[in-house]
Amino acid sequence: MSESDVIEMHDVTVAYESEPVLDTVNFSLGVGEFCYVIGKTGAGKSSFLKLLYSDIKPNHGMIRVADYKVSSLQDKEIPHLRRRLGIVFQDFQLLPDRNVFENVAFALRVTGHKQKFIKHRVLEVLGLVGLSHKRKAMPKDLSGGEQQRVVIARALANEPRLLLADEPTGNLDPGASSSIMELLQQINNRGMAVLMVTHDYDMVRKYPHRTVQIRDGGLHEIHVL
Ligand SMILES: Nc1ncnc2c1ncn2[C@@H]1O[C@H](COP(=O)(O)OP(=O)(O)OP(=O)(O)O)[C@@H](O)[C@H]1O
Repeated sequence: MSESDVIEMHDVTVAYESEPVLDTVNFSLGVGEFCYVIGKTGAGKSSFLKLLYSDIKPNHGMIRVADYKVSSLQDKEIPHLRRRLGIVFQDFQLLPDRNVFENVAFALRVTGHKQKFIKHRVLEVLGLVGLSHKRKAMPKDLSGGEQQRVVIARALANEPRLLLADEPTGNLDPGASSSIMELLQQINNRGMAVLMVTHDYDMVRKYPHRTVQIRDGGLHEIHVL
């Protein structure tokens, strides 16, 4: 592990009740690296991500994400950590009463940017995800794939070094899934690290990257054939 890693986990254990979900786990993710997290239902994939954005705390061990020592983070620092991450979940969580532009702008307003910068940056990230022409549309008038693109645009707005994605293609048909995966490759090629939980082995084969499997409380590097 080195300072250039964007994630560093050392001897991390998480137990909700008696049996640990993650038991003395070590992991690191390099700057700009792409890594899949796979595992059976209930294996602990979401718990693994939750540790990283400080939704849960480890029972033991050290976790660092970017410049934040997450394992000992004070509650008041959690919003600062989350603004440094891009977080993309399966259910899209767009604000239903705001249009596409405002959904993305919202992420920048809370960080106190000026209006001129916000307009420029929102149009830039909407261009990146191919949705400039939908900037005035309401979420309900978009397809699932388009909604997921807006979520990704919003996650990118603050230029995070790390994108955490929990089954970003889970609700999408194969065509829409592929276009989201293409977008994630493109974002990764620009230097952003991506940690992506997925059940979609076809996508892992089509877009091969480092893959870790959570199994029996441990993290195992595997090759999906
Ligand atoms: N808040 C909680 N309290 C108690 N047990 C929990 C809690 N959250 C998760 N668990 C348990 O921890 C285990 C791991 O859950 P987790 O959601 O991390 O798995 P997962 O691999 O993401 O599963 P899935 O693929 O079904 O989403 C499961 O047995 C789950 O029931």
